[in-house]
Amino acid sequence: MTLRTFTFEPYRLPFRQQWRSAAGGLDQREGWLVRLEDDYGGVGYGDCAPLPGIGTEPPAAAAAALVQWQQRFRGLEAATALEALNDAASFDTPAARAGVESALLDLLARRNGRSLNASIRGCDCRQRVRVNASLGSLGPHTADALESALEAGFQVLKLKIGLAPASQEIPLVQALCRRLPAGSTLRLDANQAWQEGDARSWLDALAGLPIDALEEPLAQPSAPAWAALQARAAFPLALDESLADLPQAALFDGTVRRLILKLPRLGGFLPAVALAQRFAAAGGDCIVTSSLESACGLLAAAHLAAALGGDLAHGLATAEWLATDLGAPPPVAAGYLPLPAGPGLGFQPFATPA
Ligand SMILES: O=C(O)CCC(=O)C1=CC=C[C@@H](O)[C@@H]1C(=O)O
Ligand SMILES: [Mg+2]
Repeated sequence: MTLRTFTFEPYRLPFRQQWRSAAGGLDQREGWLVRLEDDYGGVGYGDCAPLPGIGTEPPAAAAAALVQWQQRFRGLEAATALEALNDAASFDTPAARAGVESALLDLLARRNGRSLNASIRGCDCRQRVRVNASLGSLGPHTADALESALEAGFQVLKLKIGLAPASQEIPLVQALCRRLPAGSTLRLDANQAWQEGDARSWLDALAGLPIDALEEPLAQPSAPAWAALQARAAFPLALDESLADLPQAALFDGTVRRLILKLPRLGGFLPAVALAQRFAAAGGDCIVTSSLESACGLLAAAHLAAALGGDLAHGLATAEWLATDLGAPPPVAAGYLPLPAGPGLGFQPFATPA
């Protein structure tokens, strides 16, 4: 069974409202829907969703890589094509690699009648994964959004901070913490907003509060600065977009306690699983988050979270932010995202984008 067609359709999905973080604002998400078909009519889908701000290649480089894979895969068996992705150069364009790998894994898993995560060796294969609410950036409406998320059953609520001076934001965060019922926590993401002194002040102000974790506190992270900050906090500091800025050793010597996994940055499902297993063996924990991409990419991220097992909340409740989508996103209920029951990724494109 060889690959017969390889297409990639550009998409542009506007957000319902601007996605704001200390790294800037996003009004829409763009990428390509990769579709593979073999000569027996088997299909597979993947989302190529570059976003340089999260550590991927620029869109033009992703598009060029897709053209290359398209030529290279013609007439290849899917399993052989998957092996070709082991080429080190494929990681120069990780978002393209992630989209193509997803389409191949989807096609192969569907062929075997197995769910994508279940086709991974050593997988814990959860039927559902716990997710955090993505409340967006801290502002005057956050208290209402927090109440709605709690009513909907979320226990971990993620907020973007670092968009305004600490003197404004810290009292707001402290007030939100006072509204949280027992067992609920805030997950904060500063997206590299701070110098070391600002980060220290924040951690001191957060001491004793129900904080799940803090992502990306430092504008210029280094291993010693990260270790010193972590020593100040009872909760984990999480490494996300600055993954490439810290030496690899810091990942495996206990300096970093939590790692955020985003498929377009890591090059796809298989490299993400390998990294997560190594990181977990070194005592750290991993959270999978969406990259605010289409339902196709979100499903791939959900399968990754399911494959990792555990009961931490993952950042996958982002479909609501998009005004339109390429297919039905996985539903979220009572703070959980159930994995699609059928084989493969479980993605079915709408005939025309909704
Ligand atoms: O983790 C979540 O709940 C949602 C995903 C999310 O927060 C992000 C996705 C993409 C870009 C970023 O602004 C942001 C992040 O930094 O984690
Ligand atoms: Mg983050």
